[in-house]
Amino acid sequence: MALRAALRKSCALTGLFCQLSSSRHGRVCASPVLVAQQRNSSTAQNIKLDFDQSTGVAVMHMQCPPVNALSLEFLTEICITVEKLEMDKSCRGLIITSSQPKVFSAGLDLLEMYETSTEHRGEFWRAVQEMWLKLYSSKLVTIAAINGSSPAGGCLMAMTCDYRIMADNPRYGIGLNETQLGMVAPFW
Ligand SMILES: CCCCC/C=C\CCCC/C=C/C(=O)SCCNC(=O)CCNC(=O)[C@H](O)C(C)(C)COP(=O)(O)OP(=O)(O)OC[C@H]1O[C@@H](n2cnc3c(N)ncnc32)[C@H](O)[C@@H]1OP(=O)(O)O
Repeated sequence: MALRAALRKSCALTGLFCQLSSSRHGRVCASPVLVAQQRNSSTAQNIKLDFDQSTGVAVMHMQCPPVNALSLEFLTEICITVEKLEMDKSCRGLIITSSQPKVFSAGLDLLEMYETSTEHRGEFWRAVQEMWLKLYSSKLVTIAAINGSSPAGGCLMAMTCDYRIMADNPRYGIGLNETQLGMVAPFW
């Protein structure tokens, strides 16, 4: 299968990332109302958000099993979370990391593009664009704490952050590999 033939990487979390997910931070739940209504999405459940008001730093843990594939629903949740943080004047910075073992994000959810309607794919690609534009243009200081493999759309997500820190493990891969799947990113 194409998925299995693509990148296969593995490794463990570093102390840094364990620190990032420390439970001492107060938890904030993102409300998915606005975009969810526009896109008919369900409630945010693939993101755990820790926001430490004393530092103004939020940590977004992606927990969309098994590999944080960026589906329409998950992209929507990410956008809503960033929007909500931007509206909070006490929030200055955002760290994005993964709760899934060995993988930061497997990139775009390939099932969103397989035997789906043209209309659905249009909505999906608009959500992709919205995600990276939102991160790239965010007024928050954004950091991708890359604690696992991060191919294609995962790499895109990391690239649109202001800073990237990647766990030092040779089994982790990152890069724009989507052309290996015969995929050319559309014009924005
Ligand atoms: C700032 C400038 C902007 C300019 C724009 C420039 C470029 C934009 C590029 C945007 C285009 C992006 C396209 C994509 O992202 S296409 C997706 C590409 N992704 C991949 O090729 C990754 C494929 N997956 C893997 O390599 C591996 O799964 C792994 C992530 C390394 C994890 O490996 P491992 O831990 O061994 O897990 P498995 O391979 O066993 O996978 C577990 C289950 O997850 C399913 N899976 C994996 N990846 C995806 C995916 N992308 N979408 C949907 N599902 C995925 C896999 O099938 C397994 O499912 P199963 O257990 O049911 O079999």
